[in-house]
Amino acid sequence: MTQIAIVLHGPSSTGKSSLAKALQDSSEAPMFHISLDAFVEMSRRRDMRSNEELSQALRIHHLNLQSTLKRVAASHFGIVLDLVLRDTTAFEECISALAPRRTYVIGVCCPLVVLEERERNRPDRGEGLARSQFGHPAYSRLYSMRLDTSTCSPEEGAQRIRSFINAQSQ
Ligand SMILES: Nc1ncnc2c1ncn2[C@@H]1O[C@H](COP(=O)(O)OP(=O)(O)OP(=O)(O)O)[C@@H](O)[C@H]1O
Repeated sequence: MTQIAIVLHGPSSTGKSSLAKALQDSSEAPMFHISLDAFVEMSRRRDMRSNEELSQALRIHHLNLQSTLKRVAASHFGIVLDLVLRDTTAFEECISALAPRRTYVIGVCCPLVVLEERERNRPDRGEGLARSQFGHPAYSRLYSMRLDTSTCSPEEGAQRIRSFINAQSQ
């Protein structure tokens, strides 16, 4: 799958990373899985000495993400972008960085009770994160497609996304 970009958008623990890996596994051509998390991990929130310093670090992470998106978008590699972002401006900046690719934005969702169960089983996420993000207006945007991951495995979800994209491109 080349010259398109798939954006997975939704709250924590909805299964975006799992879907991204399943999309990579089932792709004929190599795909880059790009996530803001990979950039955010370059600095540590607890080291920041003021809100201003924290904002500055976050801005650097966003700019790094955008330049990476532009670089990969200019290549022949497939792209699956995994985003929790609730800030509309930052979200739109990411979509713009993917131009001129045809971009499919998939709303990844799940009932809160399932999210909280998944969160409890994760060592890498603090309890309450999914609840704090769940129902945010940013996740009510108009999507190319919505996927409820409580209804499918990551592999089935990846297959549904592929079928949707194939149907759109015919
Ligand atoms: N379709 C699914 N069915 C059952 N469990 C799932 C499914 N998708 C993901 N999970 C489980 O839910 C947890 C969170 O999944 P994942 O890391 O993919 O979510 P995420 O949306 O990328 O989270 P975050 O935004 O916090 O990085 C993992 O333990 C994963 O195994």
